[in-house]
Amino acid sequence: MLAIDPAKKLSFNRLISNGDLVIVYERHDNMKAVTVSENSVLQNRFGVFKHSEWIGKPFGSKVFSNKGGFVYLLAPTPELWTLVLSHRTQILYIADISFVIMYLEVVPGCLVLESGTGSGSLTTSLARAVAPTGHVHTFDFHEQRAGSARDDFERTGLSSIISVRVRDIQGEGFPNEFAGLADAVFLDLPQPWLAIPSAAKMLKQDGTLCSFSPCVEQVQRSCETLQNCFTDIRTFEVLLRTYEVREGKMENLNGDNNGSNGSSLPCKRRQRSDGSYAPDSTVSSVMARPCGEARGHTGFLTFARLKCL
Ligand SMILES: C[S@@+](CC[C@H](N)C(=O)[O-])C[C@H]1O[C@@H](n2cnc3c(N)ncnc32)[C@H](O)[C@@H]1O
Repeated sequence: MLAIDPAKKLSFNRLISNGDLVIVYERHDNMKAVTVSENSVLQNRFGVFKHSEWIGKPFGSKVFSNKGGFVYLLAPTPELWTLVLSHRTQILYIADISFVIMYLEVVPGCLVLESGTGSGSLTTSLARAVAPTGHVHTFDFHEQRAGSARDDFERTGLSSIISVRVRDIQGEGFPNEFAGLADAVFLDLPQPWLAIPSAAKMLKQDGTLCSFSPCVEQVQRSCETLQNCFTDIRTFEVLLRTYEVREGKMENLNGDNNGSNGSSLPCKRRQRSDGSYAPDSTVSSVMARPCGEARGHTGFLTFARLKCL
């Protein structure tokens, strides 16, 4: 891969270069991460795409295959990366991630501690939130997972903002070098209550902690431990409902030709002899309806603020 200045690599207001990571977008549920390499091609059901034709184009470009098919080349933002990364563990998704960043008050310049790293889904968003002057130190006791996460952060251009270390945070706690320095701590561990006393030592006065747990029994145990050093303890479950937006045919009950009278209520309908109303025609309309396979429960997010002395 070409060496690119990390600050430049984080900006997507530039043209695609050889060695860049791009998200090849077919549709919202069909994307993949590809590293641009000038002698390579991408082959999919739309034909063959030459990477050499991508170089020099802005992120967001529509590019064509030998058969006239097309895909979009999007920038590898944390939002898209979360959708394409390889799952080595359970991961946090966009709804939980956005809530975490907001409630932990993570802003540019913050120092954030995280454990475990897992697949680095949350880490990527934490890094973008603290950039360009902050830092995320993330810890996982699984050496191989930590190594793969490090490789991913290199690919996404975030390695200068994220440090990955192998450490048993439940057993050893966070390293003492961070005592009193962290703005925020995030825990996604099976027994978070074991790491909470150490997290408290790491936080600055007024620092914030969040612990993600799939089961409410874990939440209760964590909350008991949090009460020793934390205040403002609150647990949330973020439930997301996704709507599918698509064009479809609808009966026009309005008596007009464009199917719209400026209100959602039909008017001027033609009545049949049996008293029912006849549709005048069908019209094309954009409809939004709840997706069948919406993701429900992911986990509970418990937030707390370090008690001031
Ligand atoms: C569910 S994953 C974290 C996923 C991550 N939040 C993400 O969004 O990709 C939990 C991680 O915690 C790590 N882990 C479990 N126990 C640990 C411990 N005692 N110390 C450090 N890491 C631990 C596991 O190896 C695993 O990678």
